[in-house]
Amino acid sequence: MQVPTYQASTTSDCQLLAPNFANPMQIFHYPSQPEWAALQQRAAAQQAPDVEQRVAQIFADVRQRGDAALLEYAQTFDGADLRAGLRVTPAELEAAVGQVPSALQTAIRQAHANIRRFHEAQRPAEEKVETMPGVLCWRRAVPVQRVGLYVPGGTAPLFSTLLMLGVPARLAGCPEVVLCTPPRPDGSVNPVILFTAQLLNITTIIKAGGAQAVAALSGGTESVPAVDKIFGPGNRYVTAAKQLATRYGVAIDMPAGPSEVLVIADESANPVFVAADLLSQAEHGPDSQVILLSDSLAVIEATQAEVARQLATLPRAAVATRALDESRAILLRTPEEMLFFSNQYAPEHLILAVQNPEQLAEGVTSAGSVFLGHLTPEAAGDYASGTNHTLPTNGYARNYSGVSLDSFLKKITYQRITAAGLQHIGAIVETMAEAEGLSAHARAITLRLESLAAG
Ligand SMILES: NC(=O)c1ccc[n+]([C@@H]2O[C@H](COP(=O)([O-])OP(=O)(O)OC[C@H]3O[C@@H](n4cnc5c(N)ncnc54)[C@H](O)[C@@H]3O)[C@@H](O)[C@H]2O)c1
Ligand SMILES: N[C@H](CO)Cc1c[nH]c[nH+]1
Ligand SMILES: [Zn+2]
Repeated sequence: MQVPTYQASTTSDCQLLAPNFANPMQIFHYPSQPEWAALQQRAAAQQAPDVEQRVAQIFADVRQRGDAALLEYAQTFDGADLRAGLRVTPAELEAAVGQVPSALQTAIRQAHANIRRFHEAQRPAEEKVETMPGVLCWRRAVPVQRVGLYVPGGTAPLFSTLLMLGVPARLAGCPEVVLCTPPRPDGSVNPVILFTAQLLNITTIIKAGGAQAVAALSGGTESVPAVDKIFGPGNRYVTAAKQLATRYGVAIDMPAGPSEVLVIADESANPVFVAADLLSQAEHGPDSQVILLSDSLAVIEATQAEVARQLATLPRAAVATRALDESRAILLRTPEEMLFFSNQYAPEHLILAVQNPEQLAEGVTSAGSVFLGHLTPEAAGDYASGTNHTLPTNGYARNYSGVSLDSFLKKITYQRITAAGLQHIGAIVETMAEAEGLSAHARAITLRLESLAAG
């Protein structure tokens, strides 16, 4: 399928039904294109201006006061007294294994194997290219030397995120890996995170979360080693802090903030599955965003009823309901129109719950990760299918990819030119350098050619 150049109608018969518990999502009927921009806005909380200000204060404080600031923020935000130490001790690490049920250990090991397999296949080939006779160019992939992995733990201990970051870091061969994750109120780190760290042979583990963890990784403190690149998702404080870190010469993977999913559902979709997929992202946090697009009002209404039904028994219903407040179900006219809307919105996850998902998938130009068909829930990619779940949010899928093996590698280019090669390429460089008015460049060639001529 060609990338659609669809133009939506500019006239509207858009209606908004007010949400209530029975109708947890707002439903919009055939919005006109001028109305789309408002429907494509992310949750208001994500744009809150005070977040950047607060994060800048925390950042400056940690960079100035180091560990002392980290201890205070752990007390304030996580309710943890870490005066005994910010680092996880070898004894804490060792004790963790015994606290993880064996069925969970087996599941994590299988997920680890799948993620490893998918990421191993991403290893770039090293190919030497002779661009002209005697002019040899090649690229070598070198691991980023010091990497910081952020594993969220504010409302859920995302040990799956550690797999998503640790596996490619290890495959890339990064020599120094530092893990930061928020402590629990008793000052410990969730044992499943520690078990997963052991599986990945990660031993530098810092009990720090939020913007303060990112600030510490960006410049180092007494207990936290500084790193070259910071990876990992997080809430809006973590995401804003990562963006701030780039001002201090530290690279980041991408802005990977509050989770999002957009589902395109046609009349073949199962509303029970669609509702479950929408709720699986809504339960991440109050500022998560879920969007349903359908060309079938019946599917939208049945999904709406299903969301309400499933919400009633969801342990994190309070969180999910807040996310649903800013979520939308939108009735559009055709598959092309839905795809066009989705490409503009650029969701972190895109589920194609349609009859012919392969065909629609070919037209996707902006999305972090795409899930095809009725039996491919996004939850599979979140945990275990093999793809990475650290993905761009907030529209950044327009210009960023998710985490991959590549994220942990730098490519250094090399070249070697023989005498014959210099004779082939010399005049070209001399001509171009003189035309740019850079005679020293030309001379670097000329002097060598003269030396070769003199034997
Ligand atoms: N995009 C992705 O790839 C992806 C993947 C997994 C998870 N996520 C998202 O990660 C997020 C995890 O969020 P979380 O909150 O559970 O954990 P988190 O670890 O990201 O954040 C917890 C920390 O936030 C800080 N914090 C909380 N309130 C604060 C405040 N008022 N001021 C300053 N700092 C504050 C605290 O330091 C706390 O330790 C969710 O939004 C989830 O959707 C995204
Ligand atoms: N859906 C999240 C990415 O937005 C990843 C995740 C971790 N655990 C469960 N889900
Ligand atoms: Zn998820």
